[in-house]
Amino acid sequence: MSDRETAPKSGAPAVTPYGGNRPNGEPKRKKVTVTRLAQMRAEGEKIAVLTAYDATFAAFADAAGVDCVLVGDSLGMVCQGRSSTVSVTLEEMRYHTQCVAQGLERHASSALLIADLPYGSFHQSREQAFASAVVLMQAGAQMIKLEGGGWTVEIVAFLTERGIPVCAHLGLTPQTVAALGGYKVQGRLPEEARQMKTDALALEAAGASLLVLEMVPAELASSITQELKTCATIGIGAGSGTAGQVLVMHDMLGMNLGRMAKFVRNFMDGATSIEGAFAAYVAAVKEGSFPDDKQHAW
Ligand SMILES: Nc1nc(=O)c2c([nH]1)NC[C@@H]1CN(c3ccc(C(=O)N[C@@H](CCC(=O)O)C(=O)O)cc3)CN21
Ligand SMILES: CC(C)C(=O)C(=O)O
Ligand SMILES: [Mg+2]
Repeated sequence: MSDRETAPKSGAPAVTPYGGNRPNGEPKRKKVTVTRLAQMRAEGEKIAVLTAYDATFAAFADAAGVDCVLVGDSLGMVCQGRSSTVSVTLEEMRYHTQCVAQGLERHASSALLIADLPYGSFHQSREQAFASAVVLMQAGAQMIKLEGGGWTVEIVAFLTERGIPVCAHLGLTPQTVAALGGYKVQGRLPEEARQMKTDALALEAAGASLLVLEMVPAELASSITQELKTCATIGIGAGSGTAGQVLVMHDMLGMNLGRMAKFVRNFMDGATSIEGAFAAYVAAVKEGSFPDDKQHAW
């Protein structure tokens, strides 16, 4: 049995983040790297990603077996109480990235740390994007995520050529919610779907290691996943055919200040602790039972 499969079931004794000791003498998991993510994609092992914004939640997510922790600019909504992510600054992202990196460092972690480039921090030029990415890398990020289609391809190439692993993000891109007219499903029309596929292939060719697909019809997300050769897709509201899944941590713990999106499952249902809920999420992603039809109506 792999160490992944020994992750505590919901309600199992608490993991012990700080100190790095694993319960029941479990071996420490290997670090998740870009190479490991590529291997998981090739072998069909699902990639489980959760957001975190502080040290303690990041360490507990890691201890529960999450492959990547994402410091999302969703922190503007869940931490700052705003109605969009547009106001989040690079300095705020740097601060939370540092908090999460510190939590992972204290807890002999294995999860790969991804951080979002916020709105306005990469839009002016490749040089601006690189300088912003360096701020987050120096705060402890191991991969940088940025939203956008074809126009970001040259930025992705510029960053990856300089040694910064990149996660791209297509479909619903929350930073452009004003232009999209709301948090809506993307890629429904045939020409939108074609464009998304073209963008995905160009982003992979530019060196993107991961690609978040948000609020995309399941069939389109599956088809993009299969057409990509090296880049692993991470879905949110994109069905079960992607190489991995991501959720905002607060959502999967049943906490949301607004209306919960349809693609969320509350993993506190049936769990007796937060670490139990994280472990249940990891198990459900790995075995392919999350998401199911309840979470996906498009
Ligand atoms: N707490 C939280 N969870 C998220 O998943 C999340 C954030 N914040 N902030 C940044 C973006 C914004 N996201 C959102 C926000 C709202 C919907 C939403 O209301 N979805 C509706 C569908 C609406 C439609 O199809 O017209 C739903 O019922 O799922 C979806 C994604 C995803 N991201
Ligand atoms: C929802 C994920 C993909 C994200 O970008 C965020 O949390 O900011
Ligand atoms: Mg984001």
